[in-house]
Parts: sequence; C-alpha cells; structure tokens
Amino acid sequence: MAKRFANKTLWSDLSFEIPSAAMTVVRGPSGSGKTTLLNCVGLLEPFDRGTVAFGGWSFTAGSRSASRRCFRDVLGFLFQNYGLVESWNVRRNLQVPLRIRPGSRNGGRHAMAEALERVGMRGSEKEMIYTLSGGEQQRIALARLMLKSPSVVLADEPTSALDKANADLVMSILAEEARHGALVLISTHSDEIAARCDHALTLDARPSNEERGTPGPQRTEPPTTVRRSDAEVDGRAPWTASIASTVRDQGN
Ligand SMILES: Nc1ncnc2c1ncn2[C@@H]1O[C@H](COP(=O)(O)OP(=O)(O)OP(=O)(O)O)[C@@H](O)[C@H]1O
Repeated sequence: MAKRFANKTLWSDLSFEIPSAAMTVVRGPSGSGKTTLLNCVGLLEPFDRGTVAFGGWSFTAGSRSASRRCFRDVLGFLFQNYGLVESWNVRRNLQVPLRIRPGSRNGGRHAMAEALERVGMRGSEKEMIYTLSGGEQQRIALARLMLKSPSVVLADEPTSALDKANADLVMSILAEEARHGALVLISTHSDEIAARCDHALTLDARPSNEERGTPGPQRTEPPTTVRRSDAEVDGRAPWTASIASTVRDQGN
C-alpha cells in the first residue's frame, strides 16, 4: 500500500498480513500514521496504490469506496469519536446493528440488554447520547460493537480517554471478539495495552540521518519486514521517513 497526503508521503510500499482470531497492535510515535493506517484498512480513507483484502473481499486503490455490504457485514469500528448519533437515544443507536443482522446470535432486545449489562450501562436505553459522559459513550459504542460482532474490528486508541476499569473492559471485550474469530487491530501508545495483544505492527517514522547528520532513534529489535519510503514534508528541507512494519509474535 502507498499513502500520500498533499505534501507528505506516509509510506510508499507497506505490506503486511494480520491474522484473524487474534489481537494485533499498531504502534509507532505520534504522526507515524497509525490512525491513517486504520482508516485505510477500514476503507474510510483512500490510499494511493495497493490492495486491502480480508476474507473474500479485496479493494484496490482508486476503486470506488467499499461496498455497503462490506461496511454492513464485515467492518466494525471503535474510534475515539465513538461514531454514535448524539441526537438519538442509546436504544436507537444499538438498534442499528440489530437491524443489520436480524436473527443473528446477538439479535433482539434481550441481546441489547445483555450487551448494556456487560458494559455496565444496564437500563440506559432511553438516555440521549449527548447527555452521557465520554467514557459512557465509549461503553455504548462497545455495546454496539458486541451486537454487530464484525469479523474485522478496528480500534483507534480505544482506551486513551478511559480509566483503568473501563480500559480493562474494552480490552476484555476486544479479546472476546478475537476469541470468536475476529481480526482485531488496535492502535495505542500504551505499553500495557500493547502487552495484551498477540501480535504487533510497528510504524517508525524518523528524520534522515544523512540530511540532518544526527542519529535517529534506534530500533530495539529488528523487524521481520522493512519497507522504506522517501518523504518530503511541506516541500521544505527534504528528509527521509522510513516506515518499518513487522508483525511479530509476542508469545502470548
Ligand atoms: N487529512 C490529512 N491531510 C494531511 N495530512 C494528514 C491528514 N491526516 C493525517 N495527516 C498527517 O499524516 C501523519 C500521520 O497522521 P496520523 O494521525 O495517522 O498519525 P498517528 O500515528 O495516528 O498520530 P497520533 O499518535 O498522534 O494520533 C501526520 O503527520 C498527519 O499530520
């Protein structure tokens, strides 16, 4: 995959595979492209070259955006802005995945009540989303994810605004989704969250040593796959960004 913004190349030859039935963490310094990567994998953001494929689905750069069926049946998101409709109540927000998957194992009012119970929001069906705190909204988004039970879950810093108890809840529900067979891809800055994942994908962007004459950050362990891309930022002093990707087994 290649991805470029107007004056910045994030990567020009990034390639990786992510296993299903497991949690994979995307790590990297601020600005290295974690959110952009999740958006590209989730087909929310166009990319310039390459292909994103999961299961029987394959999407090539330049083709028109994902089919509605793929969004409906395959992809699930847990993003920082929660993706809830603020002017609706909790029930109406949670009915969206239930309508999408009638008769699914999670279908029905009972499943909604169970999901709300699981995230500690029992009896909140009539609450308007805009009246809930950020953490509560995140938990409703989590309940919605459980009801949808997608085969690809993309979670962008899903715990960054949460206290420890709620962060634990998010991680245990994402782990459940993985146990049920989902591919779960999580971006985070947290070592603790990363340690709970099965695999890691590391994005590394740094100034060029040659251009600046100063050493860049050293990698602590060699990646199994390295892809490099030349980058110019704002047309100013040229520098080189290296995007390294590695999917490694963390042994847990
Ligand atoms: N729509 C956009 N237009 C131009 N540049 C963008 C756009 N979105 C992101 N970028 C740039 O792409 C780079 C990667 O951004 P991204 O948000 O993906 O990084 P990140 O690793 O998720 O950062 P953080 O850890 O700070 O959230 C940044 O330099 C950012 O400024």
